[in-house]
Amino acid sequence: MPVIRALSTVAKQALQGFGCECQPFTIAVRSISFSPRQVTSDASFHSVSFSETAHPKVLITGKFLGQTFSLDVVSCRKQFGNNNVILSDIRKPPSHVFHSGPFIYSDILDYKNLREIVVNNRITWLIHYSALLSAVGEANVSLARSVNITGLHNILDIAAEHGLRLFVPSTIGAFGPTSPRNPTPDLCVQRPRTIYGVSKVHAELMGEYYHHRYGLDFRCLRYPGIISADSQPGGGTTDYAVQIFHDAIKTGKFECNLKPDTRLPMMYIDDCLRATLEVMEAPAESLSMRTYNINAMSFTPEELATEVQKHMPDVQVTYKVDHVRQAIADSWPQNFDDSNARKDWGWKHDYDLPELVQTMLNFIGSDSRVARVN
Ligand SMILES: NC(=O)c1ccc[n+]([C@@H]2O[C@H](COP(=O)([O-])OP(=O)(O)OC[C@H]3O[C@@H](n4cnc5c(N)ncnc54)[C@H](O)[C@@H]3O)[C@@H](O)[C@H]2O)c1
Ligand SMILES: C[C@@H](O)[C@H](N)C(=O)O
Repeated sequence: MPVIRALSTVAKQALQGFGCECQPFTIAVRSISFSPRQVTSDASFHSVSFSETAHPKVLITGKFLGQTFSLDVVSCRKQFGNNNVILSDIRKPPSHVFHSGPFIYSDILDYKNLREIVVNNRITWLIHYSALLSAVGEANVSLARSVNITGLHNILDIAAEHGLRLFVPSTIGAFGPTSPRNPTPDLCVQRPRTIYGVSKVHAELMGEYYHHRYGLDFRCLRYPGIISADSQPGGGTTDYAVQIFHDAIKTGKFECNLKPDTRLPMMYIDDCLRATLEVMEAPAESLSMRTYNINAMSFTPEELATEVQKHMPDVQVTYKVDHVRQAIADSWPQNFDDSNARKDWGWKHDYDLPELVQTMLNFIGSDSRVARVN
């Protein structure tokens, strides 16, 4: 008897044996052949995951913008229970993250360890943030390929094997110079010119393949450049839009590494993380796609500087172009078309450029005043 039919038979007998009335949350198992590493001696239990509990048990890989104590985590923990959201990374968490709830070391390249974490903690949702961003990826292509592609394969296999709901973020960087730029629709040519972009297109395609082939509940949003107040940028092309706030408050001067007229889609962190939670909670039948663009605003360094100077007129902004980042930015979308996300699951952003600048200056300004006092 083919393995998979055996597994589903065992599953049915097991459930009848327990007289379990509840509808188990099982993997939508199709006639498939699992790759060898997914079928282990106790495989019969893998196809019968625990019945849907009242709330998901969430594992988040890789801090997000240093914002792991962000809306995403705070609202997840409020909604699902503090101990039901586990953060993981290969780097030590800041103390406020460490003391806010469960944190565990996890290297996504260590398949066995990742699998143990998922099983030992009965994880049902996986939010996979670990990755190398665009500029840092170009500086270390082999590490980016390993983390962003091999690491992703581990995540996909474990999610499919254990019937997890999986979120993987993609990016404006998943498009390239031959993609329409203004606006960029969900479905169009994607030939990115960075290892980061290539790895994110791979993530989109592999996630959708696992969804159609193995029934994996894969969900993906293409994030614009994300701007958050309490973190240092992670080595991306849009980092300038975070750095300007820190430098304006700290020194009153900012040297921008992109040309003044470089237009890119951007989003405030709270909008981004709310979108992530909303798409994760959307009923599957509302999703006509599994990978969506989400948009909030698009601006140039010049427009951002002008908005900052409305609050801090003395801030001096100069330009010293980083040609690697400039070439990447020139190949990316200028505006995102996110009409499918707005139609399918009601996406809408809250922060435009004036609200973003006001919020960022208030947050960083109050932080630096606190720092000066201390
Ligand atoms: N920041 C943005 O503007 C933006 C935009 C679009 C998409 N995204 C996506 O969001 C995610 C997080 O981005 P970010 O800005 O927080 O990046 P970041 O570089 O700040 O964080 C990435 C995290 O991954 C971790 N990591 C690296 N190698 C790892 C490994 N082997 N195992 C486990 N963790 C590992 C790092 O320690 C780091 O904490 C990424 O997938 C990125 O593609 C970010
Ligand atoms: C845009 C996003 O993916 C990231 N901030 C980068 O620039 O690489």
